[in-house]
Amino acid sequence: MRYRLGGLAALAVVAWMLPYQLNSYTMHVVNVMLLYAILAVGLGLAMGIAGQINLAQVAFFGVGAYATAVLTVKAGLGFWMAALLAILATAAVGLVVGTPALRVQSHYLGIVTLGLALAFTNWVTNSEVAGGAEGISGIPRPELPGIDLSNAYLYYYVELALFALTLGFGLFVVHTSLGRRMRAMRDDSLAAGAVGVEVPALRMTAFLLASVYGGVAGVLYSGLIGYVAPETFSIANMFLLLAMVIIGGRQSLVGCVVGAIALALVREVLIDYPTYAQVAYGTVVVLTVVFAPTGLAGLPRRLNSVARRLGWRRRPEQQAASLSPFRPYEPGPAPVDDAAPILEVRNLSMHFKGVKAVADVSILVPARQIRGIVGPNGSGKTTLFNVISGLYRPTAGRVLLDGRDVTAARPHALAHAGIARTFQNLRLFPALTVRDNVLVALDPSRVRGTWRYLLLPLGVWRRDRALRREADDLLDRFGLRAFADSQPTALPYGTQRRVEIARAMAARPRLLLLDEPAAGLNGDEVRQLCDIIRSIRDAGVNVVVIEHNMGMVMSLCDHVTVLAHGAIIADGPPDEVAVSPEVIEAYLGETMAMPAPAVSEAQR
Ligand SMILES: Nc1ncnc2c1ncn2[C@@H]1O[C@H](COP(=O)(O)OP(=O)(O)OP(=O)(O)O)[C@@H](O)[C@H]1O
Repeated sequence: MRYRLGGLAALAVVAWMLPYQLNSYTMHVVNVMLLYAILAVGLGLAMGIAGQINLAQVAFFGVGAYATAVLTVKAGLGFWMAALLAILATAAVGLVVGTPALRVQSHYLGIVTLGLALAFTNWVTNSEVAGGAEGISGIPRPELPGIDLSNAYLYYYVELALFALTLGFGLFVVHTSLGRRMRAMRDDSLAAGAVGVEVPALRMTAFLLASVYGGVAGVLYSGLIGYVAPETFSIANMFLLLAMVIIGGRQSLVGCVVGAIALALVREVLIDYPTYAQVAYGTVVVLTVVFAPTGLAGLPRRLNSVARRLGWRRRPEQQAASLSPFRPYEPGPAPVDDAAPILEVRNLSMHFKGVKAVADVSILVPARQIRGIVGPNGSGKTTLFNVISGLYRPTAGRVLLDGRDVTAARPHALAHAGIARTFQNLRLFPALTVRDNVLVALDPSRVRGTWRYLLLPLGVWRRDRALRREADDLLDRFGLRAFADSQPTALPYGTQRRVEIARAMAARPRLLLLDEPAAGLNGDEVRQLCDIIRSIRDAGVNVVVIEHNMGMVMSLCDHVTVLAHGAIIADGPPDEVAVSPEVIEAYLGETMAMPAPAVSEAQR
């Protein structure tokens, strides 16, 4: 931390002293470079952090620049008033561009945003109000009392201040709740939705943020150059911007800035060879994507790991972190009405074209119950979970939680209503640490509260620190504290399974759906898992568990529902179900048989 602050202070001094060393042409180049850096940070937020393909950044830039030009030159407004309106206009365009993000997936968004970028250049080239191919000249230089901003040296300081502000804000977003939710969405939007991240609205927010950065850069550009023309906002420049972000390292905002500065310099050197320049950018982008996907920002870490592999550097002394015992939850108060179902599934069917994955299934799960769902492969168990947790809209039937109809609600809405789940094939966020995985679920922030980032940043920061403490407490309970800063993919399989349950519990659910939680665990790990599930039930959370490990089902579950071909063939206490002729027949030919209960009723 101390080194970082020292480095930052040194950079600030260099940036402050820069004008003293440069001639006016070079100063102009630096000013343009800063504009690209602001644009790249905005693009990095949308693409690198939130994972949304955004080829409209150059159009946002253009809207900011043209709106300033039209409002000052044609409408006669003062520069700063025009600047404010221009940024608002760009934000409005950002919201419009982000609207498809409410419905379509990221790769289609690439096409939508590319269309917008092309449409923008087309429109300004042909529109009278935008000055056609000649553009608009005579944009007044902005004025500040006592400071002559027509001087490139002084303009630099205005740009530098805005660059520092926009980069600082971007870093603040990345390292707090909003950025964490965006990174989770980028890594696995389905799992993010299941822990309560409002994926569609968050996607839109990413576009809104990118557009505001584009607007700020556009305003500064028109103030700097005093003239706007369509070629500045061409698709070739969009690809240059994209190259900056990819080469610099799209998952790091500082990397985006480094990429912007590096490519702006290369662009200056190759200014007389535009064709070669395009080929060179393309080649370097391809090489970066293939050989250094984390870009220049990830280079030190890669070089370090290569040096370690070659034995040039010693590996840091690693403390062998180990899984600690789970600390049981305090038992919750007894349920008020034992008979009232927490979950009710009524005549539910889910068909995929000809396949009846779930056929007219009805289930009642009363309070304080561990319900087992078993059945041969392909009997519809996971599909049932996917419908309950909102991933699929059922063909027919209803799902009620605490008596409230929640059929086909969005996954994030169901997570907020109290349904949490784990996945058959672990879906942890791979690029987030274990602590951040838990934090995403623990965090009650909503997209509509994003205004706090502008008006109450200190409050956001404090709240984040409190959440971190809560996350560490939860990791402690699950015996995972030693892994808080590890990437989940680096952990043993059994530990990852436990992290996923901890993440689901972080969402404070009423109902926990566990999809094959014992898959891949050894005997000891299965026993620990059973203790964890019992403690969760005793704390007042209802658990529905899909499992193939019949020994575990028999000893753990209070009640078992057996599915075959999408329909219920048996339902009752484990020992009754185990001897049901329908169940024995359904399992004939399966590798597993239904063993007798391993523990007595008293142990449950
Ligand atoms: N998205 C989908 N599209 C088409 N068919 C699907 C889809 N999801 C599931 N199915 C089909 O629905 C049926 C039930 O699948 P499901 O995964 O729910 O079974 P399962 O009981 O969970 O199986 P397993 O124990 O192997 O996980 C299968 O025939 C499967 O091929």
